Amino acid sequence: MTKYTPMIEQYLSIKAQAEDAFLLFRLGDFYEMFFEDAIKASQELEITLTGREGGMEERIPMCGVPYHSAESYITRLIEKGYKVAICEQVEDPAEAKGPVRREIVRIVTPGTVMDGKTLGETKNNFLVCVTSADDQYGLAACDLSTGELFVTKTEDTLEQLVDEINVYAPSELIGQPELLDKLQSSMSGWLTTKLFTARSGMDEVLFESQFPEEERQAIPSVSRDAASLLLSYLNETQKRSLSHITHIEAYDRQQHMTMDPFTRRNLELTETVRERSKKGSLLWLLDRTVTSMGARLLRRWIDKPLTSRDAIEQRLEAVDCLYNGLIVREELRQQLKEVYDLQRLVGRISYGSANARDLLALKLSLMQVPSVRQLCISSGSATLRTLGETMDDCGDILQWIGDAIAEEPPVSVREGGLIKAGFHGRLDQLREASTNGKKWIAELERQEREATGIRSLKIGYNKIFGYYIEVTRSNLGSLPENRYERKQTLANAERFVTPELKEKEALILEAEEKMVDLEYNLFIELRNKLAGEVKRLQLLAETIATADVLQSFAAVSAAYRYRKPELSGQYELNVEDGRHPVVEAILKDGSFIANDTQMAADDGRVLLITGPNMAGKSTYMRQVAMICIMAQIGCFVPAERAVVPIVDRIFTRIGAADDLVGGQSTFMVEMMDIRTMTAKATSHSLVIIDELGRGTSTAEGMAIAQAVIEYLHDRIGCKTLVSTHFHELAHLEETMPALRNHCMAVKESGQDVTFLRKMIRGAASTSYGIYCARVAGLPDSIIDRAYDLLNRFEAISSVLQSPGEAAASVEEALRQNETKPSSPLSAAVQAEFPQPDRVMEVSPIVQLSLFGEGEKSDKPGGKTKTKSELAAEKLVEQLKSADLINMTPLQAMNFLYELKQKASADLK
Ligand SMILES: Nc1ncnc2c1ncn2[C@@H]1O[C@H](COP(=O)(O)OP(=O)(O)OP(=O)(O)O)[C@@H](O)[C@H]1O
Repeated sequence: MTKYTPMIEQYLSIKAQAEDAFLLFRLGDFYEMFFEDAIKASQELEITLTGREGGMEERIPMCGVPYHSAESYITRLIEKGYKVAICEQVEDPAEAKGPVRREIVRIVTPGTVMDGKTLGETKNNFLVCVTSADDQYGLAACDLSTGELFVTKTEDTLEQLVDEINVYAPSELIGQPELLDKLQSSMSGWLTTKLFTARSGMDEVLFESQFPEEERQAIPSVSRDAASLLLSYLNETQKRSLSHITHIEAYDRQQHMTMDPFTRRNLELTETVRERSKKGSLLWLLDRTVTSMGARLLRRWIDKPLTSRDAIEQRLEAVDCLYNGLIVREELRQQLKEVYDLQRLVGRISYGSANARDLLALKLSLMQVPSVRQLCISSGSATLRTLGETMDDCGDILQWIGDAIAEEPPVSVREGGLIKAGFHGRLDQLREASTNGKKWIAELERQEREATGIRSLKIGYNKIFGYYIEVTRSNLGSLPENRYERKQTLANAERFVTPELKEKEALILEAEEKMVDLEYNLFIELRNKLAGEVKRLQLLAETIATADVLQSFAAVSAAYRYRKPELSGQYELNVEDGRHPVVEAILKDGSFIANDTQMAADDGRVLLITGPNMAGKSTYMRQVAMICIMAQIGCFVPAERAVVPIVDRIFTRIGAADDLVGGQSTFMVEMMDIRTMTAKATSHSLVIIDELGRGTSTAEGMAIAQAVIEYLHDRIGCKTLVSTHFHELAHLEETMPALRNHCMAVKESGQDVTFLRKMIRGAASTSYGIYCARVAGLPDSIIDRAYDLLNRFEAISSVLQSPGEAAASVEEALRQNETKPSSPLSAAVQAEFPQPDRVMEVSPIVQLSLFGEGEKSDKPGGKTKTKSELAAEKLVEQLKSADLINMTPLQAMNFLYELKQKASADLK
């Protein structure tokens, strides 16, 4: 029976330990992949697929990547959402009997990347683990590169869990198989998650040994499960120390404002909806951080606005001080600029991947701490003072590195040059031996030149022959006999050695080898010593990051003249001259028009906003949400004055760009969002609905819109901003005490409409949609036709309002059109329709005139009806039974057209 070769057997047994990963199998200078892995990798990486004899009849598919450039291939696979298991040779091939022993040394996954190039500097890379037990869900989120670990729990619905997962935008999600299945279907499409890994076995012992008892006991059991499962997974894949995960940061979800994934996207908090770019988002605007740690923390703060008034006030107090203290702020910025990414440096130190340059970066960073600390303490802000006082400047660590590490060490830790002179006696001796040896050689060169009279004689070195004396061919005749031993012949020269040169060479090389080994050992010793201090360094990193974000808030606030918000603790929201921070910043020229917002429990709790397209309704509504969020992350806000409540939750239902990912219809998604909204909103929530009820028939859309507004107004009492094109809903103000109509002011002149971007009380009467279509450059024929149709629809809808007043209102509508030539709408209508024609076209209820004067049917005695009378009756019958409410405007139009045709034909 044929069998695989021993090496392939070895491969297969190792592959069995990493079924779900590409196995990169080290063979000399290559990582090779075999079988299915090879076929798939050759496609994914666009590398050549070859084959290899493996003992069986058929060749085994194989492809490989060079060892030295493997990192970029691994990165590409990880970015595509794969796992990569790296299998190394773990014994010296020279000593191996049979195939060299090999082992998987690490499994790289999207959530466990440590390589700096793959990780975005200003973004955390979270691995999130979820578990469920007793109607609760546990969540643990870890950034392996920084060692941060957050845990929490959610109750009740899966939606809450999804909201919380979304805060971390994890690149990988692990969890119990059934739970993961459910999540995968409800999250697909919009999350950044590249990989879902089902796991259930957790290693309690590992968890217990990682964290102190009090820390473990302080968290609920379902969160503990999540953290424990996460740690087991990390241990299984990383196969090395996780000593930099020193602390579990447990929190209660109520400490933060809740936002569902759509709301985060719609408000463009960290990326824009369209391009998904940071530019144009709130994060982009607020980011004036100067350290990577600060940039990551800022993102987290934006993702998690606070709900504790005290905590917000603390941040605001510091921002206020830095806002007004330009000098302190600038100095702080300058000092912080010199601080490297402590968190990731610490990660690499614990991980055993930090080199001497990393330690140097740590040293340079620590050198800044005393002045940062001093600046914070003397800033005049209580928050900054506390921050400064808790800053451990880690002077001892600075000293250790300063004493040991050379000023310009190489990247590699295996080539010497890492350790300073004077740090270690034995190392100094070896260095001296090496330096003296080299001096001796230089002296020898001088003596030999003198003795032989050959000025071009030189002593050189190469790895194969060691030190040699080189003499050019033309000078060979000047060499004394028998003193030199010939070693190598070149085209133009001969190389020689002498016994004393060989002797010295042995001494020099031995010293150098020992030196490199000793330097490496000393470096590792120092790195391990530093690894024991990671907790201190992590705490320091956190305080530095906090100071950085606070200065960033102050810098942006000062640049855009934001104001400190007042957190009233009351229901009211009162903003004077509020602006949308990002739209304002993008407009640059100061042309943004500020608007007020007043929402009180009994006055303006619901704002119903009507107004033309493009008038700025969405911007206005988003602006209110932005101001609340900015206040709750502790930043100043774009307004002259803002008194804001603490909002527990923001819901938005805006736009249609994101709807289609899940294969849902736009309307269905809207309804599902509204369902969540009605189920979860409290009186402390802020609800924003843009164009409520669009996407279905007019009548139904309007009915749903009204019902939703009533529900939010009467039952929930949350602050609600609704924009709508259903101007008819304006009447709600009469029956809902806390609802107020607002609209965006517009100035008409001639054919043109100017959007004033000013919010005013009252309801708008038109949407100027066709005007916008004209501005957008649609052909004139379409625009004219649209005005034509609009005129007919409006006439019909006025009939729908009250059939009794129909004719009068149609007449009235037309008369108004005549008397308002300045309106673009009326101008177009007039141009297109001469008066009599229009009357005939747009009067659907023409029953009054359907009957010819001499043909009235009210004749007594049941006289036989004329043909006209019968036709008229039939028409009236048709009109009466028409279900106008359920017709779309177009159906109504067609119906009217048919009636007219019949009337013209039968009622001559
Ligand atoms: N207050 C403002 N000051 C200056 N420009 C503004 C203001 N508000 C909005 N704009 C500008 O007007 C554009 C349209 O605003 P927005 O999208 O909010 O209108 P809208 O009324 O919601 O329109 P639609 O009903 O078509 O969605 C924005 O892109 C912005 O550039």
